[in-house]
Amino acid sequence: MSKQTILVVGSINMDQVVDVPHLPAIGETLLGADSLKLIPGGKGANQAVASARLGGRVAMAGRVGSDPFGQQLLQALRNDGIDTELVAIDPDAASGVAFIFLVAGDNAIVVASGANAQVGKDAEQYTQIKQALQQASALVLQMEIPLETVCDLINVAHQAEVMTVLNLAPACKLPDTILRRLSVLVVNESEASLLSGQKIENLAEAHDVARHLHTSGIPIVVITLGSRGPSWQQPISKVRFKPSIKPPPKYRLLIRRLPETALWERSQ
Ligand SMILES: OC[C@H]1O[C@H](O)[C@H](O)[C@@H]1O
Repeated sequence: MSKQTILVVGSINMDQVVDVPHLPAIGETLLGADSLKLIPGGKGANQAVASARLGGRVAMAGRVGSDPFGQQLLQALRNDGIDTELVAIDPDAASGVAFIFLVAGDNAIVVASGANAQVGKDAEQYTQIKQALQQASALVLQMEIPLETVCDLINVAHQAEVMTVLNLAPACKLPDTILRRLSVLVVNESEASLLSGQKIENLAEAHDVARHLHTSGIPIVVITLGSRGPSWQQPISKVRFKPSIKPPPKYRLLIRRLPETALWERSQ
């Protein structure tokens, strides 16, 4: 692995997507769209594909099952030029699957983690991942693999002085000592609320929360506004990519390329 490689350690899922008129209630059988769409996904694989499509050299580390989904997911990553040497085929667990209900542009997701829940638990594969990390230019993580693996990798990257980007999704509370070791934290409004304990109902409150997280020691905090962006009082385009402080050179390209970035702060 070269020094220029972005190492993504995370989930790889086959997304099973269906359009529905509303979310089903307990006990309800709901007729959705006629056909199911199968789309390679998983928050980790999505990060890897996005990084590769933005021009990065990317290696993915994770686990898939020995089922047909596993092969399709590996092929999808390779089709985007992603190095899959560190994706193991789990002999015992099924490939991760996400059930995604689309309701008028919004979605509700249920994930069956399968092999993703074993990332970090196979000693041989985990040693290889940590060796690769020593050589990487950046580590990219999310929360669809075991929490202890995420925390351990953040510590290893910190020691190796490798920049770490964490998308805290699905949201959970992380110890401050771990948060302070991140280079970039990416959250949506509800994740930011959970983490900070502060409500976010408008852009000013989002700025406050970003500042609060930043002053607690995270160099860059990005709060994405997603599809709700245009409904904020200030149009997203006015705040997008418009930092209040000049970013350090090593972050500049990253910031420019982040889609739907609402706001960010950096260390003085
Ligand atoms: O954020 C969307 C992703 O989350 C879930 O993990 C799905 O697999 C989907 O690809």
